[in-house]
Amino acid sequence: MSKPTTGDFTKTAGWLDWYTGPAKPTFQLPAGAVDAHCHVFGPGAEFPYAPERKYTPCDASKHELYALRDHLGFARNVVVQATCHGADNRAMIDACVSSGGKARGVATVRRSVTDDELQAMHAAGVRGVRFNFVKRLVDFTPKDELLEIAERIAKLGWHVVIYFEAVDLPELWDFFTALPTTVVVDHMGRPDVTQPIDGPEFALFLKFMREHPNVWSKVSCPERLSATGPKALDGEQAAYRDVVPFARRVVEEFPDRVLWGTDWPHPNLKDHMPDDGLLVDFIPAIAPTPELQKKLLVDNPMRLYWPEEAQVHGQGA
Ligand SMILES: O=C(O)/C=C(\CC(=O)C(=O)O)C(=O)O
Repeated sequence: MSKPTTGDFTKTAGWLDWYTGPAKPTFQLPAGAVDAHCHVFGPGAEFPYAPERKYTPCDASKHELYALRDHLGFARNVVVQATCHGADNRAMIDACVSSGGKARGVATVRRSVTDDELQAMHAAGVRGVRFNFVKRLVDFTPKDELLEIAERIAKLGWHVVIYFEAVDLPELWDFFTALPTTVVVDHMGRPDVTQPIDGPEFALFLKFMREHPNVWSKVSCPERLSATGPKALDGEQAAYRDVVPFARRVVEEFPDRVLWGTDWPHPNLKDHMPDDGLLVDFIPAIAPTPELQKKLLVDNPMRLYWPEEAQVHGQGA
């Protein structure tokens, strides 16, 4: 892969660019596997970064994303709108449209979005909206605005993706449990993996999923959650061991409501940039059987993002 560029934008100080020579995974992904959480950044010269952004990344184009998809052995992608593009979804939509049906999208929209715009997004492949509560990434949006958006997109059969830090779950609980759609949590609600897996913080997250069958979780981002590593670099086959019990617990208890994604191009990592091939090799540690792997990587994302095809193959809800 070519070296990342930045166009006319100046990257945030200390920005780590995505890893250019990923290994071929040792773990062979099941046929039809979906990378259900990844982003495109720009390129800034074509799709400028939003004025309200909290970081400026290196460019990470659809071409580079789809080259990575093919290299790793994924069949499809779910492209999630990144906050550096604000509510300007053009780069994400362009990626979906040019994927030939192999990508779906998750957008960020404001209350001012029109029904025609939502319909156009649906036609392009968008199937959800993301509500972000991570304070370093976004300014506060009033909950009544978000609820209004959720009610509108529910009519299209879309879902809501939520991104928050574990400490904020108690405060957000009432809002999340009032959402009228399927709700997908990014990265298990970012648990502090230095705390015990049976401690109160993760117990609350498991309760959230247990009591609310409409809540799903991405068991992604060990590279973001890990405190002790080892890092997915230099051929490491046992990366991020401290995250494994958390993700495995979620996969084993809720096998029909979990998704996995690379999170390429890994925005805002401060410590290291993982080798995406080795990240794929992390999957069997959290989904140890072929049955769990197929649910996590094929059946669940297909049911959520390509239900028309999932039904054809007998996976309908
Ligand atoms: O890739 C992720 O999910 C995580 C992000 C960035 C992000 O979500 C965004 O910019 O929209 C993060 O924690 O910095």
